[in-house]
Amino acid sequence: MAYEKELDIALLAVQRATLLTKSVYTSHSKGTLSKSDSSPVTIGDFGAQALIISSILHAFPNDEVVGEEDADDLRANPSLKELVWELVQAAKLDDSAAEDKIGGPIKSAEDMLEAIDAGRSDGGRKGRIWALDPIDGTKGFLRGGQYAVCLALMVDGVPTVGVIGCPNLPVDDKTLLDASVGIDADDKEGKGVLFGAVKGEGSTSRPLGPGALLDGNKISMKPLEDISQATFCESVEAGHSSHGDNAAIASKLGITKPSVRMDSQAKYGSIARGAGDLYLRLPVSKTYEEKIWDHAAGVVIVEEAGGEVTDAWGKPLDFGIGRTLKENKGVVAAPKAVFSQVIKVVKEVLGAKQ
Ligand SMILES: Nc1ncnc2c1ncn2[C@@H]1O[C@H](COP(=O)(O)O)[C@@H](O)[C@H]1OP(=O)(O)O
Ligand SMILES: [Mg+2]
Repeated sequence: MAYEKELDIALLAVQRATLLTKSVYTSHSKGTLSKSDSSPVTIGDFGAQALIISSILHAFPNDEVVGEEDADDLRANPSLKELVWELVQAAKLDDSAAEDKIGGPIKSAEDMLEAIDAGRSDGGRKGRIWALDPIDGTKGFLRGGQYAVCLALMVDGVPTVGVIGCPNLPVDDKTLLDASVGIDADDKEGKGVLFGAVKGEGSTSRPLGPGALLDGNKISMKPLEDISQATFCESVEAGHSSHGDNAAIASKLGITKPSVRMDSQAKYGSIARGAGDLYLRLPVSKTYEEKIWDHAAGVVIVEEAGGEVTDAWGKPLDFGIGRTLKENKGVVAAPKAVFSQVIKVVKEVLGAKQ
C-alpha cells in the first residue's frame, strides 16, 4: 500500500496525542490558558503539537510541518512550560514497540519547545508538508462536546494521508448522528475513534484505544437516494459557519431534519462513516481565511469514503498556497452522487446575497 509508513506513524502519533488531550480533560479542568475568547488555546494544544511533531520528524526528518501553535507563550512563561512538560512526559502508548516507532518519549523540555516550533513551515506547493491541528474545536473541548486531533500529509499541495482522532465520537460506525452528539459527548464508555485515509486507498476507522495499527474497518458515505432525507452537520459556533444560510440551503433541498451541530473535524469523520450525510460551512466573515490544518485531514477521509469537497462556490480547495486556503470561501462536503445537486443550491443561496 502507498504511504503505509506515513499512515502508521500518523495513527500512532495522533493516538498518543489524543490520549494526552484526554488527560488534560480529566486532570486539569480542561485547560488553563486562553489566548482570547474567540480563539482559545489550552495546555493540551501545546502538548499534542509537541508529541505529534516529534513523532513525524523522528520518522521523516526531511519533512516540513505546518502546525497551528508555536512555543512563544511557553518560552515566556516557565510555569506554563512546566505544566505542558509534565503532560508530555506522562503521555505514553501501552505498546512499547509502537512507542519506539514514533521515537519514544521526548527527551527534554527544550526538545519539546523545539518540536512545537518546528510547526512554523509556511506551507507551499512543493514537497512533503504535514498540516497539524493539535486540538481542533477547542471550544468543543472546553464545553465537553466534540473535538479532534487532526494530522494530514500533503504531497505537492495535495492532501494525501489524513488521520483524525475523535475521543468523543461513538466507536461504532453505525451509530447515526443525532442532535445530542455535539453536546452530550463528555468522555464516556463506548466513545473514541481514530479515522485514517490514504489517497487512492480508501478510508478506515478503528477504536482510539490500543491497537491503532490494526487494519481498521473500511468506511464509506451513506448512499443517499433522496437528498431530502439527508442529515447535515454544521459548526456549533455561528461565527464559523452561517446557520441561517445553512438552513436556507437545507430547506431548498427539502431537508426537514434539524442540523446536527458539532465542533471540529469530527463532522468530516461523521459523514465519511455514513453517520450523517452533508457538511455545510458557509462563510460568515468576508475576510476570514480558512486554515489548512482545519480541513486537510478531513478532506482525504471524506474523499476516500466516496465524497467530494469544494469551497462554497464549488472551487477545489487549494492547499498549496500557504498556511491558509486564501483562494477559497467556505466548505461543502457531500457524497459524490448528490454533490452537484447540493452545490447548485449553495451557489443560489450565496448568489442571492451578493
Ligand atoms: N470566522 C471564522 N470562520 C470560520 N472558521 C473559523 C472562524 N474563526 C475561527 N475559525 C476556526 O474554526 C475552527 C473550528 O471549526 P468548527 O466550528 O467546525 O469547530 C477553529 O479551528 C477556528 O480557528 P481558531 O482555532 O483559530 O479559532
Ligand atoms: Mg482548528
